[in-house]
This record gives sequence, C-alpha cells and structure tokens, in this order.
Amino acid sequence: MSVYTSISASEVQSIIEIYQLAPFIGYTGISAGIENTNYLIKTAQGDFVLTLYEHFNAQEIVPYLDLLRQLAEHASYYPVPLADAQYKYLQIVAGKPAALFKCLPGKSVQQVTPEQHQAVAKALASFHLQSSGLAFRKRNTRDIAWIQDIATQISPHLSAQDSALLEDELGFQLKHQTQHLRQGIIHADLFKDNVLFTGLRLTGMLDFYVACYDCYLLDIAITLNDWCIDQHGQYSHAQQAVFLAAYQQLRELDQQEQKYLPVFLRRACIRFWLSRLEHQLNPKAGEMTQEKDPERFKNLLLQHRHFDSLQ
Ligand SMILES: Nc1ncnc2c1ncn2[C@@H]1O[C@H](COP(=O)(O)OP(=O)(O)O)[C@@H](O)[C@H]1O
Ligand SMILES: N[C@@H](CCOP(=O)(O)O)C(=O)O
Repeated sequence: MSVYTSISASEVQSIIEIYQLAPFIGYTGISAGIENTNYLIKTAQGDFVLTLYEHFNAQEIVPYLDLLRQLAEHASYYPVPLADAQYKYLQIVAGKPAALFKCLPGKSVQQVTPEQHQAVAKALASFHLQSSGLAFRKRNTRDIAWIQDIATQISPHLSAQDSALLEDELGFQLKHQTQHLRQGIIHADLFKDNVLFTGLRLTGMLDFYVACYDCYLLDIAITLNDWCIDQHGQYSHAQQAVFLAAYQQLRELDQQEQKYLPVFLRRACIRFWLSRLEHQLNPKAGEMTQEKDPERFKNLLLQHRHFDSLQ
C-alpha cells in the first residue's frame, strides 16, 4: 500500500498543531508500501510522513519507535520519529496508533549501479554492527516454523508442481540447522523500495516493522535476492560479489556464514513466495492498495536451486 485508513484534513490539522508545524500546506496518501498507511504532509516547515499502524497496537509499536530513535544517533538516513511538546512519539489518529517522521530525501531505484550496490551493502553491514549494542529483542515471526505452517495452509491452493517444489524445498531447509550462525538485530525486509537514494548517496533506509532478532545471514540473503535481480527476475552472481565485497569491508562473513549463504538465499525465497501468496489469497481492503507478484520468488528459488545443483 497503501492507504487503508483515510484521514480528514481536520485530523491532519490536529497533528500539525500537536507538533507545532503550522502552517499546513497539504497532504496526500502514499501509494508505496504494503503494511501501513502513510501520508505525505507538507508544511511551511518542511515535509513529513505520517504513518498509521494497521497491524500493531500502541504497546506493540513502541519497541520499533525506540529502535528508530536509537538508530538515528548513528546515521541521518534512518527515519527518526518526531517527539511532540510532551516528548511523546506516538499519537492516535483515526483510531490507529500513529507516528510522524521527517520526510527523508531521495527516491528508490530500480536499475541499480555498482556504487548503489556498494552503498546498500555498507548500510546493511553498519546496521548490523550498530544494532548489536541496542536493546531490541523481537523474535522473527516469519521464521522456519511460520514457513512450515503457512506452507500447509497454502499448498492446497497451488498447482501440483508448485506444491511439490515447496515440499521439496522445505525438506531441504529442515535438514539444515542454522541456529549456530551469528545473530543480531536484522532489518528483514531491505528491498529496493525500502531504500532511498539521491544520486549515488543513500539517503533513506525505511520500514523497520519486521525487524527482529535472527541470523545476519538471513538479512544478507533477503537483501541480495531483491537487489541482484534484473527486470526479468534474473539473478546476477556478479552483482552478488560486488555487494558481498562491500559488506565485508565493514563486517566479514565467517566460514560458516559463507557456507550457508546458498541455503539462506533459498530460505528467503520461500519466505517471500509464501507471504506474497498469502497476501494474494487474503487481499486487504483499502483506498489504494498494492499487490506483489509471488511468482518472482518461485522463479528465483528455481534459479538458486539450479545454481546449487551445478556446484
Ligand atoms: N521517513 C520517510 N521519508 C520519506 N518517505 C517515506 C518515509 N517513510 C515512508 N516513506 C514512503 O512511504 C512508503 C511506504 O513506507 P513503508 O514504511 O515501506 O510502509 P509499509 O510498512 O506499508 O510497507 C515508502 O516506500 C516511502 O515511499
Ligand atoms: N517487501 C515485501 C513486503 C513485506 O512483506 P511482509 O510479508 O513482511 O508483509 C515483499 O516485497 O513481498
């Protein structure tokens, strides 16, 4: 998405007053994103993004806002929630928990240059290093147990061929124990649409709402799977090499992480294949909504499996 919850001009006006940002110029729904409702609010004091949380209650969202506040001390590209005059970060807007962020400059990219691959790899490595000192202990709700559970629900809706592929891949994943790999706070959704660039400079790292405690390698695999494909979904090992070399300038992968990368590239594919299928089966109503293609991740899984079979 998306705009699931519509807000009125008077609701925006109240927010402007709470944050003392008057005069207000205008507001518009943001179509990008799929989980929350986002509005761009223009004021004479600059542009802001109002996020209404669709799936969290006020208590659940606090740890994410705390994480963002802590990260903001490390780099300007993290979205920092604004505090009101009472030092509150969280408001209730149209019955939903909401927070206001400074609008970060830049745009997400589709055609990625080597410099941009390097920039995102370094930002991810920095995040892994910086977050190791931060207090945030959410478990990964999209872990292998979730994959198994959702695969059981979705399998009956798949073709016999896709269902067999899913079952075979699950069998492969379950054979690989991965708890011994290095863990910390991971972003878990660092797709191209969650990163902003102004030219070659990375200016925004967005959407930390599935951040969790899990293997760093999973974060690397999720990011590679979106950043190293072309417009036809063809994975590039040359781009992967550029990304990993830049990442390792800041945080070196140990031997076990190098060994398990192919397993995690495949695991990250079924995680998003299934979540996209789930969104397709249970579409959410909204004023503007977006759907993402599950086939992209099935096809990428097939590419990774084929590549592994050649090794
Ligand atoms: N602080 C921000 N600065 C600039 N743009 C933002 C900011 N926060 C969100 N956006 C815009 O809103 C879109 C959706 O935000 P995101 O957090 O990814 O939502 P969702 O959780 O719904 O996927 C982003 O792709 C970006 O275009
Ligand atoms: N980036 C994801 C969207 C977020 O996935 P979710 O399962 O955490 O809602 C995608 O492109 O599928």
